[in-house]
Amino acid sequence: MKISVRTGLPLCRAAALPSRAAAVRLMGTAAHVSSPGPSPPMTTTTMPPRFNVQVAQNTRLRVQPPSSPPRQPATQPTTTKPSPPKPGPTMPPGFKAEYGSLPTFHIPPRITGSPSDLLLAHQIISAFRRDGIIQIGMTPHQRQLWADAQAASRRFFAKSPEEKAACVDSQSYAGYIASGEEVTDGIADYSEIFTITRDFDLDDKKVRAGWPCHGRVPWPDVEMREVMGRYQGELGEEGGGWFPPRNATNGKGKEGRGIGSHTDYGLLVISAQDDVGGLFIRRPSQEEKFANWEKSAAGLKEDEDGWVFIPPVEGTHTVILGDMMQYLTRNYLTATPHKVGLNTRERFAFAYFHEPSFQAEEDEGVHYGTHFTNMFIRNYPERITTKRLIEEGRYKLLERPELRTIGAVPRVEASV
Ligand SMILES: O=C(O)CCC(=O)C(=O)O
Ligand SMILES: [Fe+2]
Repeated sequence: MKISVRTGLPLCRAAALPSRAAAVRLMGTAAHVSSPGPSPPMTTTTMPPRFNVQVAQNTRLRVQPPSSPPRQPATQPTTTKPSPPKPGPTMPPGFKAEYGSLPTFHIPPRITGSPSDLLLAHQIISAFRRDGIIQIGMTPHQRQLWADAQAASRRFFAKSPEEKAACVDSQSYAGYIASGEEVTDGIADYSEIFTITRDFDLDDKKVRAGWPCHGRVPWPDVEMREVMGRYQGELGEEGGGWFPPRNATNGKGKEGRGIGSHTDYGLLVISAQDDVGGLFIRRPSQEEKFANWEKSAAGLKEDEDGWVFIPPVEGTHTVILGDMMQYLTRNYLTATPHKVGLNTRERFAFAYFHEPSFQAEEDEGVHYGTHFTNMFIRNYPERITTKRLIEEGRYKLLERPELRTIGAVPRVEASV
């Protein structure tokens, strides 16, 4: 199975680029995850505008630097023990949550469908059903990519407000999102974000036809484009974010809140965070039923009990599930509600979104481009992109057959 990737989050939805490699591996894993039962779906072909990486493209880029330690034998699916929970200081103040402790999975460099791969896939599926999140070890090369991306992200977020504000595009949702601009469940978030989506030329025919969410990436400078570009062959697109310390916000949002409770829209989200800490998730629960593509799950249980703090573990990515994974597996795997709290220090994080094609449509079901567009309109109601989309009547293009050309991905009755 192939999966299209979207890069969703802002390239700078924080500052860290997830390493592409991780995504690559993950894609392999994802493919597997589906294989144990009826095969899960996702055909890809054309990627959605903002997500556009295919497994094959990523695979070619796997290169281990000479300093790499020996690889894990592919025959041995491995997890390492839960990392010992660090003492509480990384949890933002003022939040009530359990302190999470996750095992770290090590994904083999090649996924071939061997018995050990299937075992690993089952272990990962079980972990998602139990915890709603998994942790995956980075390779040394991925650590380097992450360090480079972090550095680029810090440089970008240190620019003047004017310079950052210039990085917007009226046709894509790529670029800078100021603190207080993103809205979750009607309340402003304090995060600053840079989103990277697929970078379309203005003379691309989809852009000229006015397809929603299709446009340029408004790069701040050549250097940023170059650093992020190095990832593009490997990971796809992604986003990074910056979160101010809780005592240094601009007063536009809710105290201590970096991003309100929400689920992400696609299949998988691969994230990397620095050592500050801020991410909280909810485990899958029979009692908490939601379907974000039908009715907004934003704000879900934000102030209630039941949150798990995910402490940063150096050298790892975390992976959570998105709306379309829940939709396609008919709730066997559910989208992971999560939120970000502001800590006593500024925090940088990256998220990479692995998503269906913009043009993917389930028979009489969800059209991904429409879900995607709806989510951006909801989260960025005041952005120039939203205003232009509405004023120019672009939304109704989503109905057209040429925006729905990626065949139905059958939903899976899971039987793993
Ligand atoms: O900062 C994080 O760890 C997660 C960010 C997030 O949830 C998002 O960008 O959608
Ligand atoms: Fe998210």
